[in-house]
Amino acid sequence: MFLLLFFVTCVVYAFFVMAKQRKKMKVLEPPSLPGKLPILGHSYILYGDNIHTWNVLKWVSQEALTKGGVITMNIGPRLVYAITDPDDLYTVANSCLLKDYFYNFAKPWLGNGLFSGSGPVWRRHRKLLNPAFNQQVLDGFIGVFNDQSRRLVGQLLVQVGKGSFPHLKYLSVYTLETVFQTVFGVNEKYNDLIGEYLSSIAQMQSIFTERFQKVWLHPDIFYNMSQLKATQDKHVKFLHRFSNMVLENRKLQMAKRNINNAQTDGQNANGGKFKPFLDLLLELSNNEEVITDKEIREEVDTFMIAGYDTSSYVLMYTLMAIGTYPQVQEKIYREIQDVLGYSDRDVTKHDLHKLVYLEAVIKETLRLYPIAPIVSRYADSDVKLKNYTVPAGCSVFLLFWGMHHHSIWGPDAEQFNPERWLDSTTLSTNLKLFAGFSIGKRNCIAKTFAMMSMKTTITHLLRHYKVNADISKITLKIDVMLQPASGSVISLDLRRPKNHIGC
Ligand code: HEM
Repeated sequence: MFLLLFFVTCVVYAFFVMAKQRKKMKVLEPPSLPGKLPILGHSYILYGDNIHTWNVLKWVSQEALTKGGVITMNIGPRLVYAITDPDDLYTVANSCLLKDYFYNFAKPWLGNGLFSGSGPVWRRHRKLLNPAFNQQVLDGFIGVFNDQSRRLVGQLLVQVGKGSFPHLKYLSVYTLETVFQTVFGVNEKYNDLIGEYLSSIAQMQSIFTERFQKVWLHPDIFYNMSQLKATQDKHVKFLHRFSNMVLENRKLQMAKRNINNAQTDGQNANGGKFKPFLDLLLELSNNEEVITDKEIREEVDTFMIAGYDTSSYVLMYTLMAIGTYPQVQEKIYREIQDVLGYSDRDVTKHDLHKLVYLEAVIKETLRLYPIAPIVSRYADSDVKLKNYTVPAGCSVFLLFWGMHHHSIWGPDAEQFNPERWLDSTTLSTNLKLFAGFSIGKRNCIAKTFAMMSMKTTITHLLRHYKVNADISKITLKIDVMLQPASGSVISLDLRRPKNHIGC
């Protein structure tokens, strides 16, 4: 009975949506992805494990690349435009500001936070939050980045000379603590809950990916009856309890400081002051009442997930790339010596500007290993591309991995070549083709924050350690983000005597 009901609902829904979309399609249609079936379209290709999802994504990207940069596919009744053409991607990224319906899967947890929110709420929040990421605020975080990097160097000491080890677990804790301090102004107090917190975030990512793969779970009506939803509810409850606790504690601290007429700023280990991002939000809610407690909680949840996993994966891939190419590693080391000398002093904002080769290496890693190889938008009105028009009501897949392999990158597009970011003749084209932090108006709000923090960390690490790795051994999967399925290990040798390392 359930299956029959499901089947009838799908057929009727498919019929209506397809009829509506066909009516709107212009005469010139992009080529369709091969393998389309009646009713199901291409939904069946999504079914499989997370490694399969990654392979499908690469295949769809390659199809789009070889067929002129735009193809269509059908996920059940939905018509999806899948794009790798850089100009068309740019057009879509700036004209379609609504996230696609897949992002609704995250709403029970993240609500209308910046990542999953759309429309006027997103616009208002982005405007409110942009100042929290201006250069002056970010410069205040450098002390935290330095302290945290030193801690990481100290923690990794036990692995020196012991052969390969999975470095992600060190990087995850490091980035989580960094986000906790800079974004929420909190530190060790939650240590007993961190394990459960990280595990719940990982479970939530797996749940979203599984729902995406199983197209019959896309409609809420069926999903709400599933075991997966019950598991999701359990994790969402814990995650909300946790973020509410962070929020309430920070409010209490602010209130106490206000009573004592003290500064509300956070303090890093060297006594340097910085203003955690959450404080800015709480001040806005107190002074101007422009953001509600619920909205702040949604942004707290959003910044946790958007901030911590992303940076740890990018650091993980970058260290592996550095370890794979010894000449690249030596060039970064020489640059660090040129800018900071042999000393172990803190990295300053002026140093960060000068570490151009290191930045090129991070960008090149993100080009080949973009943690968001695809993002998805909803066209709420017709969008004119170079050769086609995306009709209103369609989904659009922005295939960033595909764009990063476009032939405009040149004959060495498949190679790891950080030098391409230093070549002034190709730099402006490269920047236009680079979507490591997404592109257009909904790009990453914290891209400068992330770059500053990662450059500081790698500088500290490479001053003390030589990294060895083989990135060709890594296998990948999609679990919301591009993640390693296996083979993500490095080994470390000391560059400097042990007693030069302070924890
Ligand atoms: C290396 C680290 C990072 C990378 C590669 C990265 C990448 C991205 C990408 C690709 C998007 C677009 C997602 C989409 O449209 O589906 C995005 C959005 C976003 N990122 Fe990042 N991110 C990083 C670090 C961070 C950090 C540290 C934070 C916060 C502290 C952050 C906060 C956000 C937010 C709030 C959005 C949503 C922006 C909007 O739609 O207005 N990200 N990021």
